[in-house]
Order: sequence, then structure tokens, then C-alpha cells
Amino acid sequence: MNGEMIEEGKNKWNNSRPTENPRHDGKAPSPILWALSQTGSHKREYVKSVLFAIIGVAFSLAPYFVMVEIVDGLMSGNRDFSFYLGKCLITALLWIGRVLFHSLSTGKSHAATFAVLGEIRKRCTEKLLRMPLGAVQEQSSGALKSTIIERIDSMETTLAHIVPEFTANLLIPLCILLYIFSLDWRMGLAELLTLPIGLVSFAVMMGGSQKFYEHAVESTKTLNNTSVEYIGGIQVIKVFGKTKSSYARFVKDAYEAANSYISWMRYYILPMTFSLAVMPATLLPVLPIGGILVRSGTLSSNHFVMILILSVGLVTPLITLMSYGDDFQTMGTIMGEVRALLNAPEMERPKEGDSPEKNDLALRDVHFSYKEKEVLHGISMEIPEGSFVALVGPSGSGKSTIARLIASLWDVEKGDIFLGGKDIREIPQELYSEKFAFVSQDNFLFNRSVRENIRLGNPAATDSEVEEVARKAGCHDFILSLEKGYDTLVGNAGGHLSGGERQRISIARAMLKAAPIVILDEATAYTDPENEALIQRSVSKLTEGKTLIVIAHRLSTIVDADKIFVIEDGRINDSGTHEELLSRGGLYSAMWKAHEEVKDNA
Ligand SMILES: Nc1ncnc2c1ncn2[C@@H]1O[C@H](COP(=O)(O)OP(=O)(O)OP(=O)(O)O)[C@@H](O)[C@H]1O
Repeated sequence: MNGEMIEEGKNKWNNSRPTENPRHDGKAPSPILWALSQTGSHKREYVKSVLFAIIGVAFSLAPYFVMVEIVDGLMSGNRDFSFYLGKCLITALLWIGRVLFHSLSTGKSHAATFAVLGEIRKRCTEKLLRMPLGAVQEQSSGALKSTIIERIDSMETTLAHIVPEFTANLLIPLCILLYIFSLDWRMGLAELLTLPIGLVSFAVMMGGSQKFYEHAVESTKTLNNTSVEYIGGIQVIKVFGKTKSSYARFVKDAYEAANSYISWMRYYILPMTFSLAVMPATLLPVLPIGGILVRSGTLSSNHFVMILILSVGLVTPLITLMSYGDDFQTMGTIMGEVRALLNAPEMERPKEGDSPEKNDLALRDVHFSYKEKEVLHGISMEIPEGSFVALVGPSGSGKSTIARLIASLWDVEKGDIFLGGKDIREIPQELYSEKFAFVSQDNFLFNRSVRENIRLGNPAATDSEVEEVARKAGCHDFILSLEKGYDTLVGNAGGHLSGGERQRISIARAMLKAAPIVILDEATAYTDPENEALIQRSVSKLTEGKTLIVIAHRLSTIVDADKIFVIEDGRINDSGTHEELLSRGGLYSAMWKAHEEVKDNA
């Protein structure tokens, strides 16, 4: 199906190192085969479901053979009422059998499909953790949510029905055809006459409509993004009086999404209806050809009647088969998105291994780019275990980027980072993450209780340990003043709390983690002077005997650092203690002077 080509071409991550085994011929497997390859331990359930479906379809076809016998009876003048009553009873029983096996089949395949899609979704979310932070953040949250939640969900019905029913509805007409061929090969050929015409029209539909469907999917994603942005940015929209224009954009995207679906349906409705009408119309050639053969005496009228009735039996499974056409298309596109996500490049980290005993950090000639633009141009620094190191410099100079690379949120592009003498690319991500507590200025809180948010630092911590750490981080009192104390929900991304409150909770969370290396990236940016003193005290408790890496604009908070690195334009401009840097009179002393002046004028 050409959907595969398009889906691979549209793969937003397709220039990446693939993480799944591609096929040897370089082509991606069909979406259905790919989906089936993901069924793992549920394969047996699908096999059972297919078997039940085949039995179900066989039950639904058997009445046609009973009908043949009834017509036979009528034609041979059988007037025994019990004969016909018996046949009717058999037909009723066959109908019950059909309903029973169809239900068993769909029940099994729905259960298996829910489990398989659940696993695919789990793999997608786990994948996000293994990808570099930047690759995840480049995707809009609306589009990612749409792929992982809605679009995977939308495959459920199709996948659950396609596996058993497609197989059953393909096998049964084949058996009927073989049977008709065994009765009379000429009639078998007559049955096939409508097939090529219907198939050509079907292929035309499938070929051309893929781009319409792709467009419909893209415009739905745009609509998703616009609505997520509209809701997320509602404060900015209101403050800047952009309600009308933002709403107009939302409406425009909604129309675009609706219209793209209409165009898709407009394109495929004609060829689809034509092939749906022509392909199953096997009676069209069968009736006249059969009539001629009966008249010429080369086909018995009994066989002719039997073939006519069986031809009617062919129609339903053929129509069911064809109705899966656009489902294949939809599945192809969704599977393409899911595979693109699962194939996205991962951070180079082993699954197993040890983390080093020592915690000295070293950066050697580290280069890093966001997309094309290099922002770090050869950073080298040593951060001995237990030291207090500060990164200062103008805004945009690359301080946060260095911190993120040290915390292994991204991979370096060139150069190396070592922890305890070991290249961090040789340390499993989970073990490495255990070494770090990272507090930044925009710490994310989950919409759970305050207690659960702090406990994320150490899921095994008791309630009293959580409260103890909150006291140390200076947030115990304000937490108690909240409506439900520690059980208060913090709102989406912590939206029910002030910036300073969020920050103190994040510090408590980091303290609870008890990691040997603590990174504070503008961690006190939102804090008022009174609380800053409190937090400084708690930070010093948090970092006793630990490595502390601080990024700060307020230089007064880092004067005690063992070493200050002055970063300018992605390079280290200077380094040393506060006094050493002041004595050299470079960028740092200019920054210090500016800092003092602001303080004096405040
Ligand atoms: N996710 C990103 N994608 C693209 N460019 C980025 C991204 N994050 C940062 N940059 C760019 O990289 C450069 C360094 O940014 P970084 O955040 O490391 O600077 P910083 O010194 O921490 O700044 P600040 O003090 O203002 O927080 C800047 O030019 C910034 O615009």
C-alpha cells in the first residue's frame, strides 16, 4: 500500500538512528503486519479469535447450502412438510451458531487489542524518557498527546475487527469459489469477471486518497495544537486583548480540519461506491453465462441453482472485505506515526552496567547545538566531588545548556563528559539520574497533592520524612495554610501555587532525593529576599558534603563558591574564586559591579 511510502516519508524523526530492526530489504512492513508483530504474548488470543471468526462465517454461509437443498426439494416436487421444517430449524441453529462464534471472536480480539494497544502506548511513553529532552520538546504536546492517546485509541475497533474478520471474510469466499470451480470451472471464471473492474477502481481510490487523508490528519493535529495553545496561553491572550484573533485562528483551524475530512471523503466516495457496487455483483455475469450453459446442456440446472445461491453468499463477505479499505489507510498513517516515535533516536546509554563510586565531574571540549546553531563551543571544566561550583554569565550564554548536558537531559554533540572517570554514555540512564537532583526555575509540578509531589523525590519516604524535608525547605508553614494542607491538589503544572511556592516545593522534592550532586538552575529566581535567606539555609543543608552546581544571576548567592565559571557566548571566559575573578577585572568584575549598583539603587 502506498500509504507506507507516505508514512515513512512523513516520518519527522526519519533522519535518525533507528531503534527498531528494519527489514533487510529496507521497506517497512505493512501496518497490519507491524501491528501483529507487536502482539507478543497475545498472539494466541488472536489465533483463537480468527478461528472463531472462521467458524462464525462458516455458520453464516451454511444456510446457503441448506437453501440449495430446499430449492432442490422444491424443484424435484418434494411435498414433505417436515423436510422443509427440519431445514428451517437447521438454518435457525446455524444463525445462533453464527452469532455465538462472532461474539466469541470479537470478544477475544477486543480483549487482546486493548492489551496490545496498551503495551504500544506504554512503549511510546517509555520511549519519551529515553529520547533526548530536546527531541521531545520539539514536538508540540498537542501532537504527541494526539498520537499516544487519541490516535492509538482510534485503532482499537479497526484492529480488533480487521484481524479476525478480514481473515475469515477472505478465506470463506475463497472456499466457495474453489467449490464453484469444482462444480464447473467456466462458472468459477464467470464469478471472477467483476473482480478486476472493482479492484481497479478500488486501487484508484486507495492510491489517490492517501494524500487527502494525510492532509486531514495533519490539519487535525494543527487543530489540536491550536486548542492546547489557546487553553495554555489564555492568560496572555486575555492580557494582550487577543481574544478575537486567537479565537479566529482556532475557528479557522477547526474549519480547515473539517474541510480536509470532507475533501477526503469527496475524493473516495465515488470510486468506493463504484467498486462496492461492481465487485460483489457476481450475479451480473453468472446469470447470463449460466443460462447459456444450461440451454446448451453443458451445465445441469441443479448445479446452476446451487451456483446462483452460493454467488449470493459471496456478496456479504466481499463487501465486508472491501469496507476495510479505508481502515487500512487510517491504520497505515497511525502506525507510521507510532513507528516514527518508536524509531526516534535515543540517548546513547547502555541498559545495564554500574555507576562509578566517585562523583567527580569532568567536561572535555564539549560542543552542543540546538538544531543547526552551535551554542557551546568547546567547554572544559573539572567539578571535584563535594565542591561548590557556580556558572555565571550573560543571558543566553549557555549556562543552562551546560547544566542540562551534565544532568544528561541531552547528549553532547562533540567532546565528552565523565563522572567518576567514566564516560557518562557508558552509564545506564537510571543509575546516572540517581546521582542528580535538579532544580530549575520552571519546575513542573504534577496535578497531585503537595505530599505526592514532594514524595516524587523518594517514593519510599514516609509522611513524616516528607514533612521534615518540607520544613527544611521552608515550605511547611505555607503548606499547612493551604485548604487541605499536604493533601491539597497543586493544579495543572502547579498552577494553584505561586512561583515561589512551587520553587520551594521543588527544592523539598530535590532534598528528599538525597542525590550526591545537586544542580540549582536559577532555583531561587522567584523567591523574595526573606525567603531566599531561608532557602539558602535549606540549600546548604541539602548540599552538605555534596557537589553543588549553581547557576545564578544574583551573584551575591555564589560568592562562597569554590570555583566560579564565567560563561560568555558558549565559551568559558574565565574561572576562579570570587576574589580571584574580581582581582582580574574582567567580565565577572563588570557583572559584580552591575549587581552591586542594582542592589544599591533598590
Ligand atoms: N530548546 C532550545 N532550542 C533552541 N535553542 C535553544 C534552546 N534552549 C536554549 N537555546 C538557545 O541556546 C542558547 C543558550 O541558552 P541557555 O538557556 O543555555 O542560556 P543561559 O545562559 O542559561 O540563559 P539564561 O541565563 O537567560 O537562562 C541561547 O541562545 C538560547 O536561545
